[in-house]
Amino acid sequence: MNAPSVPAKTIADPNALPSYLNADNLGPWGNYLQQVDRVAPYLGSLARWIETLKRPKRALIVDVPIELDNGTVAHFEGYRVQHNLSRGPGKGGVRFHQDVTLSEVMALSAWMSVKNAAVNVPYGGAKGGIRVDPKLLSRAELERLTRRYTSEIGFIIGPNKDIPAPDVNTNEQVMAWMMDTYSMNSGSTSTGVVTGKPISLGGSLGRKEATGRGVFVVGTEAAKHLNIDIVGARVVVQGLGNVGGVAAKLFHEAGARVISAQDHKGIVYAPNGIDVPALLEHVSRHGSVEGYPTEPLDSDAFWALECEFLIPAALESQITEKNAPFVRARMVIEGANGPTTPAADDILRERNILVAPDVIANAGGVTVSYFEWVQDFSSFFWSEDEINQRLVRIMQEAFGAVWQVAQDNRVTLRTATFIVACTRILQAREMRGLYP
Ligand SMILES: NC(=O)C1=CN([C@@H]2O[C@H](COP(=O)(O)OP(=O)(O)OC[C@H]3O[C@@H](n4cnc5c(N)ncnc54)[C@H](O)[C@@H]3O)[C@@H](O)[C@H]2O)C=CC1
Ligand SMILES: O=C(O)CCC(=O)C(=O)O
Repeated sequence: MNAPSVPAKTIADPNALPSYLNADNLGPWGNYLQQVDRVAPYLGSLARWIETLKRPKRALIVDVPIELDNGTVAHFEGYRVQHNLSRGPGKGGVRFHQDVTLSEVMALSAWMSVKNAAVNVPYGGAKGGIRVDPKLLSRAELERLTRRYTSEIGFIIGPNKDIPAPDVNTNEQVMAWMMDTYSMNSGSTSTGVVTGKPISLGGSLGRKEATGRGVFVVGTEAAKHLNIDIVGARVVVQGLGNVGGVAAKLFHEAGARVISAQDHKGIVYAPNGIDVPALLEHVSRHGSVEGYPTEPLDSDAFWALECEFLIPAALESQITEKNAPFVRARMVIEGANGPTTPAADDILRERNILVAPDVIANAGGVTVSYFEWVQDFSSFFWSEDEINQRLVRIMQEAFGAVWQVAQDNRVTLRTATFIVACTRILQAREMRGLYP
């Protein structure tokens, strides 16, 4: 007997999004989808490819079991998502955090695709993470976790496939363990498999400071357009880690006044300016700003401080429709990925507060990661001056181009950056074609 024919639409609606990609998901992935929708009218004939941007190419979930120091076995959930590989191998960091989820890593990988295209480094976008609070692990447990995770994702990463790097709660040591594990599994030393490594293992001078330096460069470029003098300008920073700590230090050295800083444990406030080197020294000793002398300030008041530069450099969705109406900054420079929701973007725009978006403002890190990868391939290493000069040039040119697109189209800097980046990604997609 012949099987009854089933209309194709009931088998698979070609336009239906998989459930985990739905914009109704209000987390970072939902925010990213809204940002893509805003760019669609500016893509011309390339808009027919836009679905490419709305789903990751590949998402891997791995179980990462390790033996804890007390002899029990613990299982952690790990991810590596490659959002788009049209312009080159995947590139993006690895985050260790107790709140990491698949949809968060999907969003972070998508923002990497956009960021890499915005500064025109030859990469697609990827990101990884483990759902773990690393502060609860011993160093030996952290090493076992990193090595097992690297082995589990080993078949989709590689110097020409996908190159991880540091992100929240990961650092040079974690990158060294990843490089070593991948190298042992593949049979030869492979320095180009990760960036953000220690200098002694093929890391690049300037990489540790690069993201914060890029935030500073974008801030100073934006300030020129708004006629703001850096000397004496007030800066408010959320997050004093790799990104926020360096950005605060560079603004302080340039003569700005960092008047408040918030991290996961507390808030420091000094209306005349914080002694930033002393604060960073305190943070490196005690793990947070907690205990540093301060005038009192609560979180609502922190976001409402009058300042020239507000720099969110911690986690996603920090500026929302709840606090955006109270922000009194001249501009927001996004050090973190995804710190401002689309609803907050609209409020800030209405209130004439400039937002330099993550996908350009924090691109300094991946730019120097690119330099590191190139140096590893050629085994020829550049001076820190050369690296910083090239970084500043790329950031200034990319920001200048985005500024012009924003003026020409009367759109926000975020939509302008998406126009530049998505055009590059979809042109590559179209030129490559669909079939093997
Ligand atoms: N490390 C890098 O090269 C790059 C990082 N980013 C982004 O920058 C942001 C920060 O990353 P890193 O500085 O590398 O991380 P990190 O781990 O070095 O520092 C994170 C900082 O955020 C603070 N923080 C964490 N949870 C918080 C909370 N609930 N409230 C207030 N502060 C909190 C921590 O106390 C710490 O000061 C992330 O969004 C990351 O994706 C973006 C581009 C490159
Ligand atoms: O340096 C890199 O490869 C990626 C850094 C990163 O994760 C980011 O820009 O969000």
